[in-house]
Amino acid sequence: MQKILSGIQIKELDSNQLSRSGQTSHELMEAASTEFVNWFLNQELPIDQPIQIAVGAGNNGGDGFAVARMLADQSYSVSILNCFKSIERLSKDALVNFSSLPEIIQIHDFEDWVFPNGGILIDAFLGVGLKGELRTDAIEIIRKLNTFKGTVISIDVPSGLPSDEVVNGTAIKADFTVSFEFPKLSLMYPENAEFVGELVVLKIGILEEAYNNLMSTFYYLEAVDIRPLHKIFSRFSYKGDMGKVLLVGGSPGKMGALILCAKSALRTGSGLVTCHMEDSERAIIQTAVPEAMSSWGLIPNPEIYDAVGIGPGWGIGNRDRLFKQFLQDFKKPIVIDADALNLLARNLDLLHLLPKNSVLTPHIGEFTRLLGPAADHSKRMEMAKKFCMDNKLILVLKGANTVINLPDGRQIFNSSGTKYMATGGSGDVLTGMITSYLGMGYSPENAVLCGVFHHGLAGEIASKSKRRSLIASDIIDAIPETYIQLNIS
Ligand SMILES: NC(=O)C1=CN([C@@H]2O[C@H](COP(=O)(O)OP(=O)(O)OC[C@H]3O[C@@H](n4cnc5c(N)ncnc54)[C@H](O)[C@@H]3O)[C@@H](O)[C@H]2O)[C@@H](O)CC1
Ligand SMILES: Nc1ncnc2c1ncn2[C@@H]1O[C@H](COP(=O)(O)OP(=O)(O)O)[C@@H](O)[C@H]1O
Ligand SMILES: [K+]
Repeated sequence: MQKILSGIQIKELDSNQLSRSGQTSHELMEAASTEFVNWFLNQELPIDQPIQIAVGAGNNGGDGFAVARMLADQSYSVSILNCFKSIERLSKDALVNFSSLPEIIQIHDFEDWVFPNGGILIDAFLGVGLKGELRTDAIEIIRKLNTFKGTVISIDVPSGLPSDEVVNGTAIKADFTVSFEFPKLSLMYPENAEFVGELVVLKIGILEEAYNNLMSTFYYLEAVDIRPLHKIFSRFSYKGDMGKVLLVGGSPGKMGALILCAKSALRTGSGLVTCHMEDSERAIIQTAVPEAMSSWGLIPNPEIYDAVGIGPGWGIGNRDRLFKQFLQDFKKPIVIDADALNLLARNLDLLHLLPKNSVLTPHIGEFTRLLGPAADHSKRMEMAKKFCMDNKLILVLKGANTVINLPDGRQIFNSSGTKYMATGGSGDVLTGMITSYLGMGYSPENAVLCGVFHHGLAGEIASKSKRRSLIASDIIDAIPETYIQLNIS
């Protein structure tokens, strides 16, 4: 899985890469700029759009000069906005690329900047080399760049945004951030969303060995990581091999949550799904999900199930006793969502009853109820890490780039998903998927990694035709396509 390194570690990564690959630093910069330009050309933007490239003195600026040359070679109309004051300040490789600029590219000094009404601004002012608080001259430059009215594309990070922290002061407000090799930590924080815009991550050929001695507890989950985690079932597979799962939830007025959860578990691959709900509601499940079985009253023998998901639409009135009884009787890892999280939040003594490696799936509101408020997302992640390590649990902190917190302290950001999944019921679909993988005998860690990734991918697939019309059922309908795209039988 791709490690996410800090800004400081990136210097070391670069030098490891150069010593192991035999590349020069200029060749590495050329590789990054080429990947950026290939991505840019794939956007098929009209060739007559003016492109302005704001360029700083460091290697981020060096990328900007190289991109300017490459785009001019493709007949784009490119000009440079000088944010670097004097040529003496340019880094070694920035100077090489500055010297290779074709004459056709004009360079404008700060005082002469006049933005066209539209077009494209490529932001290559400051990258991961930013240190400490922004200097006042840099703040002035960023403020002026932020008055640009067209499309803004930041190289590596929006200038002014520290690589590993929540924004401090100001930064470029990008429409797209195209980051190299892995998303910098700051690009993952919701507080920074208005600066980052759409996130694109491009590989620039860093060797795996270059990461070897660089420690990090942060990772980025991508499609390539998923296939090896899946179990392969044989042609003799029986429905029992595909897992018997129990889903506990639903209440009058909230049966939809349980229906979505059950359909999602079935589509993910579960062999047998049983829904447990109040007696009065059972006809609803049997009509809406004929493939599922129903159970009501006490849960007589939970141990017959391979996995259990509990909470979607359950309500919290009169549930404490059943919940406690259930936690005492069921010894395998459980998926705890929605109202089961709320029950846990109001009685933290129940935590010690949770089987090791159980999975909690809170959104930020549920997280706050459970563990208290946090000053920002980075602090929230510290709380999540400690909670999982202390209690030997897995916590899936949902949102854009959902964070999977593991009991060993690793924190894994998901790369799949789309803003269009911010719609009622998408979380219930996720609970069904994770429970389904647990039921198929996946380890809790693999069940969560597969559940979270496939859920996001299904959302992306559904959003292609649905955009803001996407509803949770569309995510379920797209689950089969995720198996086709990832070539999983
Ligand atoms: N492995 C990678 O990911 C690669 C990264 N490259 C690029 O190199 C960049 C990093 O380059 P550098 O380390 O030279 O650093 P940057 O170019 O990101 O930053 C250095 C510049 O920032 C200015 N600066 C620093 N702190 C400041 C502050 N508080 N206020 C105002 N200005 C400040 C410095 O004066 C200097 O001009 C990456 O972001 C990326 O764009 C590529 O060129 C090559 C490969
Ligand atoms: N902006 C977003 N980008 C990516 N995924 C998102 C976004 N907003 C929500 N999601 C995903 O949708 C799901 C929403 O879950 P939740 O908040 O529990 O919704 P509900 O309670 O309505 O089911 C989570 O898996 C979350 O990661
Ligand atoms: K930048």
